[in-house]
Amino acid sequence: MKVDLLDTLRHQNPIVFNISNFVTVQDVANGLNALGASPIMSEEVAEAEEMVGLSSAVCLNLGAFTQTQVEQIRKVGEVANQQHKPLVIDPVAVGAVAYRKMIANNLLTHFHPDVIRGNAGEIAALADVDWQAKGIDAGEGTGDLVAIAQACAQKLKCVVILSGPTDVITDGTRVVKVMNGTPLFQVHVGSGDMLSSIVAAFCAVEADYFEAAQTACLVFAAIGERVAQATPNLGAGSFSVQLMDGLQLTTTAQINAIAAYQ
Ligand SMILES: Nc1ncnc2c1ncn2[C@@H]1O[C@H](COP(=O)(O)OP(=O)(O)O)[C@@H](O)[C@H]1O
Ligand SMILES: Cc1ncsc1CCOP(=O)(O)O
Ligand SMILES: [Mg+2]
Repeated sequence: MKVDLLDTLRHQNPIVFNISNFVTVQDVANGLNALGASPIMSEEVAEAEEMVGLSSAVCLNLGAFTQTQVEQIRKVGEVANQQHKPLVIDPVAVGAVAYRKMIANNLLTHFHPDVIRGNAGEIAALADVDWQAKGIDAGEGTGDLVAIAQACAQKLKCVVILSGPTDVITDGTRVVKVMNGTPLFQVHVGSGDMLSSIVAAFCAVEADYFEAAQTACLVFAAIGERVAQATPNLGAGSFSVQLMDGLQLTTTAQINAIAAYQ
């Protein structure tokens, strides 16, 4: 695990271009900025080539799109592939809304993501595995999470992160699990979206996207865990504020001290 990539990220301050959703865009921008990357957002298809051109990685969040935005997402994904910029997809709620799954599957015929990051309900849907997703949340299922993540990675030929209490990161063959985290992530809408954009930031500084993805998961989950441990009875509001502080101030040594992965 290359935790030192966090220092590289902070030194390089890579520009990460995000198509976000209107719910969590502020969290995504501030989360990236606090960690040490440089966020930029856009809703205009006409500037797709310039936006991708000035960025070192792209994160496409499918959280709340209109048909016009789907056109922009498709264009940006295609340009990212053409310009060989790392591309991360967050398939929000594709396990709960059939229309979203149809749109996501269609988009995936137009461009190739380097990393897909979703919860169990979302990754199971993309892998065509039976699962009861609940809105934006993972929901319930009985399948083996490692097997589901591997099936998704093999089907879509990319790195897959299946996040949750334990994050599963796989390239279809190799598997790493990150056990750090805190249940407080679940009471803050936007935790997953922040993680996806942070994965893109690590892909900007590490060309091995399997390495970048697992480091991003460890850094984000460990920072959340440290924040939760620091204050007894921490609630959702204070957690989100302190998470921003943690993203800015936590050192690689502090992350290494509590890192739990295999
Ligand atoms: N119960 C939990 N315990 C510890 N960490 C969690 C828990 N649930 C989610 N996380 C962490 O929250 C972050 C967001 O993941 P997740 O909740 O799966 O995304 P989403 O918000 O898209 O559903 C990840 O870093 C994950 O490790
Ligand atoms: C509530 C909501 N509705 C559409 S997108 C969104 C945010 C999802 O954020 P996350 O997946 O990070 O919890
Ligand atoms: Mg999500």
